[in-house]
Amino acid sequence: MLQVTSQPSGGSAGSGSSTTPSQKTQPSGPKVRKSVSSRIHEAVKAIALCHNVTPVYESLGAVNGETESAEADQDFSDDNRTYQASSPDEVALVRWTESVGLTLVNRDLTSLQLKTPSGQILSFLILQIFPFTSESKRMGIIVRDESTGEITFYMKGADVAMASIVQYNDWLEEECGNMAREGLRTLVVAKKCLSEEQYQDFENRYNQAKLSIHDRALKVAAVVESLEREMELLCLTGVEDQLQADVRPTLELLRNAGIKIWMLTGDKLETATCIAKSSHLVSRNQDIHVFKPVSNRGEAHLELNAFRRKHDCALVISGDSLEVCLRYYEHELVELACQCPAVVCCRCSPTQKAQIVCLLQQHTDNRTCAIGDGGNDVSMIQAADCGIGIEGKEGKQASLAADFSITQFKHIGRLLMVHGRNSYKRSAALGQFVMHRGMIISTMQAVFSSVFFFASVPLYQGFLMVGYATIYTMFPVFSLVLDQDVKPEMALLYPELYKDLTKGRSLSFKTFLIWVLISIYQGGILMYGALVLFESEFVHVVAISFTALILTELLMVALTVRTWHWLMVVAEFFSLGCYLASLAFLNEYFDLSFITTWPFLWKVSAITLVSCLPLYIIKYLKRKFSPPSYSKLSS
Ligand SMILES: Nc1ncnc2c1ncn2[C@@H]1O[C@H](COP(=O)(O)OP(=O)(O)OP(=O)(O)O)[C@@H](O)[C@H]1O
Ligand SMILES: [Mg+2]
Repeated sequence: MLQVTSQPSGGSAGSGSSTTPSQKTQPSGPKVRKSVSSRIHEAVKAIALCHNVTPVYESLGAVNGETESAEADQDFSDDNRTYQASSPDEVALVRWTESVGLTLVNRDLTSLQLKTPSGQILSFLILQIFPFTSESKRMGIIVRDESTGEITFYMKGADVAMASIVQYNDWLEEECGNMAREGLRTLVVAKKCLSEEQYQDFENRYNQAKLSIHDRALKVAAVVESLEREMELLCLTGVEDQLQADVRPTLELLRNAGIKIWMLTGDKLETATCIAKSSHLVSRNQDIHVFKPVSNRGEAHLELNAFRRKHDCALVISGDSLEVCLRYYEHELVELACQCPAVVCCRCSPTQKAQIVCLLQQHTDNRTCAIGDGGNDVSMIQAADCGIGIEGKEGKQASLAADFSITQFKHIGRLLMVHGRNSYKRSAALGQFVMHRGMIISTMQAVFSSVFFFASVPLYQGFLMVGYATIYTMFPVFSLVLDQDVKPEMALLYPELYKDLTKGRSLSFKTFLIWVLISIYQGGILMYGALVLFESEFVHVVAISFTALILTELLMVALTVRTWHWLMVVAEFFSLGCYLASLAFLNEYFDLSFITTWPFLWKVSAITLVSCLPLYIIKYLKRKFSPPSYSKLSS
């Protein structure tokens, strides 16, 4: 939620001599007061005009086709009006002007209408509009008052962008800092009255620049800049950017899960610091190192050294200083920053946000996840290994560009701790199992061939191969994606479980080698067992080894599963059922009279037991003597 908490304060601070009003004689009193009130009036009007907000009316009369006539009558009822804009700050400001009496009632491409408390409609023609960009950090609009014909250029933007544009004053920087330290997002509003000739001259140059073939953007910017000089400072606005629900516990959770959090924002340094504190990204008693603004190599070197001397200290750095440091001391800065408990980068442009993400990927082995809610976060979301977009007040741009889209920041906890964790563990288990399934049958073929002097005789032919890869083993193996080692509530309660994953123990060279060894052992046992135990006919070898192979696969799945899901049980029995049923049709490969005898049964059982039992025993011993962390929780 956004809320305008502070209001234009140009009045008192602007009239610097107001501290000693009584020294002057009485007559000047009313004059000053009048100018203050008109100044406030001007400021409110500027806020109500300089934005990109469109009021939208729930069309009550639409059913009767009366909308157009209603608009023609200028009947803008207050009840069903909502404001639409890409920036929630602007909506908050327009709501505020409504609350003090000046209501934005209508807007289209070329005009704007405001309603005064007395019900009078003020109409303005939009002559030009210069939209907000993250680079320029400001927006402007030129309007003509239809009743008086006055042309005014209004502009609002970040203090850094506006400071050099507005006329000299002694309060802007200080007031701005004060507001920002309270965590408010500040905007500076200014205006400039233009005469008809001035405007015509500007328009001609502007249109010419827009038509130029080379360097159009530069020329257009230069023409607009020519207008942005010596503007009259009207007021400073502060909008509170309230945190979403449960941001603090979520950040805490992520930190406990071993995730390092960096905050990249376009906001002012003071605002960003305040928000970092209020969200507990930086704890109250933690030291904060504010990186002083640097502009050259020497300064950057000094500042980096000053920072190096501090330990366990959060870093706050502005985009400009960051850029200078990265130019000369890229590696050092990343290394130092990675050791910090928290990093806040303020006044970052969208490209800088993406650049920081790429830097982390280049300089560390860590994975990056970028979370954002606005259009200015899109590039970093796309640069990160995993992009998460929050769909909300700033529109859908971030969420459309992201890999995952959520509606609330707090959902990140569950997304990572539960779904992320499960998905990693399951992919690891599934990947290794699929590998095991192929490897075991290859080992059997290899053993078989080598025993028979490398004759090129396939062990299993035709449907046996197809069946093995599909209906006989597919369902249990893939049902492993339903496996879960701890309950979701547990995973959320103990973020340390997630931290465990970062060691990458579920899928590493070690686990891969273990599975290779298991495959070789089991393939070997199955084949040698069948060869040792077979009697007169070769077809029996195929029948015994193949049946034992299918049983081994099913048992291995059962051995791997940590929590049984009913679908897993179904998958196991379904596969077994399919195999038993298909035996009736497999007389091409099997001797059906043999597989219904006792010798067949005990041989298959014996071989399966030898291939699986040792693994069960090892697993049991391992659980007993060095249980994994999750098993301590589930007991
Ligand atoms: N609609 C606007 N009109 C004029 N100035 C704006 C507008 N929106 C933002 N600004 C100014 O431009 C600055 C940069 O805006 P930007 O959108 O890049 O980042 P942000 O919204 O402040 O932060 P975040 O990265 O957290 O979304 C803001 O801090 C603000 O001072
Ligand atoms: Mg923003």
